[in-house]
Amino acid sequence: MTEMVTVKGLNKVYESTGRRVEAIGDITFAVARGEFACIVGPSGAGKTTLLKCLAGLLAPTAGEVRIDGTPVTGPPPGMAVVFQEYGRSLFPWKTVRQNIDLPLRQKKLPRDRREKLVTESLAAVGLADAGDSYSWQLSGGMQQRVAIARAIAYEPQVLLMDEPFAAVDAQTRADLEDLVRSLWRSLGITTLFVTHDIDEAVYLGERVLVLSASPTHVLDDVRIGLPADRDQVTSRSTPEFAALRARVHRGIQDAKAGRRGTGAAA
Ligand SMILES: Nc1ncnc2c1ncn2[C@@H]1O[C@H](COP(=O)(O)OP(=O)(O)OP(=O)(O)O)[C@@H](O)[C@H]1O
Repeated sequence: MTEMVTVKGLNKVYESTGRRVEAIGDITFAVARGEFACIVGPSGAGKTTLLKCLAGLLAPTAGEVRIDGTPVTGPPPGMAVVFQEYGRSLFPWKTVRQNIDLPLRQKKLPRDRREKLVTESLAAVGLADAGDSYSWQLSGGMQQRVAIARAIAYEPQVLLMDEPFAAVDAQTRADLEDLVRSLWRSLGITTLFVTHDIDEAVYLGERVLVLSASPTHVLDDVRIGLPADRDQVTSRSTPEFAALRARVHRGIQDAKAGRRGTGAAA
């Protein structure tokens, strides 16, 4: 399989007056085209910093990031990002359809193509009837569905998600997890999903990268060999799931205790 996301020797130091924080020490990994990789690590491990470097919103201090072989120097054209704060990511004065349409206009797609993509993406996230609503008229879970619809309508090569379900209730979260996995299976978009939640990472990913505490490196790289057909109740109660959860959990404990691991990378 070809590499879609390549991170080599990535280092990021934040410097401000009198303060120097080495958020990312040395990260190297690659994600194949069409792969679903989850990223976990203790709080402050540099997960958001890593995603910002991938999204071209922050320049690395050293090392490089490539998307489909091209070095990232600014926001890559084929990338969509879904953040935790859905409320702030949608424009309240625009309807749901207009919010989803906006990046498609920036892509300069013809109008009929845009309309088709907006309609299809709304149907895919189960919001076919909500297109003319405003985001403030929707529940948190529905707003996050709109953010996901906007991302997939854009037809990205790479989808980055930064703790997208952290602020929704448990039932909605389970529904959104299943939605993201089924969209990934049908669309095959290369997906990087950052989460605090070990179970969520194991349930969603084909692979889980465990980051150390900052200055960050890759502590473990776990293949999730669960069947592609996953179900919230049965998949999570299998011995395989429990073993994977335990391995990732140990990784996070090691990270919190400051152990450096093997620096495993893909
Ligand atoms: N703009 C900034 N200036 C200075 N330091 C920063 C900045 N942004 C992040 N940091 C520091 O870099 C480190 C990594 O932060 P980052 O937000 O990337 O971690 P995270 O793993 O996403 O955290 P969390 O899980 O709590 O969201 C932290 O020590 C943080 O305080």
